[in-house]
Order: sequence, then structure tokens, then C-alpha cells
Amino acid sequence: MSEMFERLYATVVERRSADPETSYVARLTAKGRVKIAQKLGEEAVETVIAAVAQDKLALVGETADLLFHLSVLLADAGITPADIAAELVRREGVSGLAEKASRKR
Ligand SMILES: N=c1c2ncn([C@@H]3O[C@H](COP(=O)(O)OP(=O)(O)OP(=O)(O)O)[C@@H](O)[C@H]3O)c2ncn1[C@@H]1O[C@H](COP(=O)(O)O)[C@@H](O)[C@H]1O
Repeated sequence: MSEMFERLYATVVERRSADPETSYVARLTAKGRVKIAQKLGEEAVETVIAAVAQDKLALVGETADLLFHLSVLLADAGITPADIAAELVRREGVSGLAEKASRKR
């Protein structure tokens, strides 16, 4: 999964400068950060709808759409999969409940 996401991200970075006539990534990128973020939000809502409907097939498809649009947004912001991996490694082994409790002190 991590390898696939890195490959997708590399493709997205490459396609950002392609011809918007032939590339969805280039076309969406040209519309700017707000439109990219809006598309990501739409895909998130569609993912939630598939999950609540208990539709596994749709959930797989919507999750793929979500991850693709997330990669377009991250590329636009200059954030790499390695940046995200480093943050996840930093959090590794820290219980979400313990982390939340430490915020209240
Ligand atoms: N993984 C994807 C991928 N997933 C979804 N999509 C496209 O994302 C678009 C948005 O989906 P929607 O159903 O929301 O589209 P829509 O109904 O046209 O919505 P609006 O944009 O009009 O609001 C569709 O055109 C999908 O085909 C993707 N487009 C590209 N990729 C990957 O990106 C690579 C580069 O793509 P291009 O830049 O198009 O060459 C491809 O080889 C793929 O690996």
C-alpha cells in the first residue's frame, strides 16, 4: 500500500506539468488549491456515505478516489509521502487516549 501510494504520488507530481487537455491531474492543479481541497472534501463525503451504507465495493472505490485526491493536494502543498511517514513514525506506539489525556494537563 505504501509503495503504491508513493508510485501514485510520483505520477501525480510528474503529471502536474502535463497538458490539461490530456491530464486530469494537470487540469485540477490548474484550478488551484481551493478546488483541489473541495474535491478532496467531496471524495471524503462519498467515502463516508459508502461506509454508512455498508457497501464494501463502493467503499474501496471511494477510498481510492480519496487517496488519489489527497495525493494531488499533498503534491500541491509540497508535502511528500516521506513527510507523512515521518509523522506516523513519531506517533507510533503512543496511544490515542494517552495523547488526548496529555493535552488536557
Ligand atoms: N488514480 C487516479 C484517479 N482516480 C480518480 N481519478 C479521476 O478523478 C476525477 C474526479 O472524479 P469525479 O467522479 O468526482 O469527477 P467529475 O464527476 O468529473 O467531477 P468534477 O471534477 O466535474 O467536479 C475523474 O475524472 C476520475 O477519472 C483519477 N485520475 C487519475 N488517477 C491516477 O493519476 C494518473 C495521472 O492521471 P492524468 O493526470 O489524468 O493523466 C493516472 O494514470 C492514475 O494513476
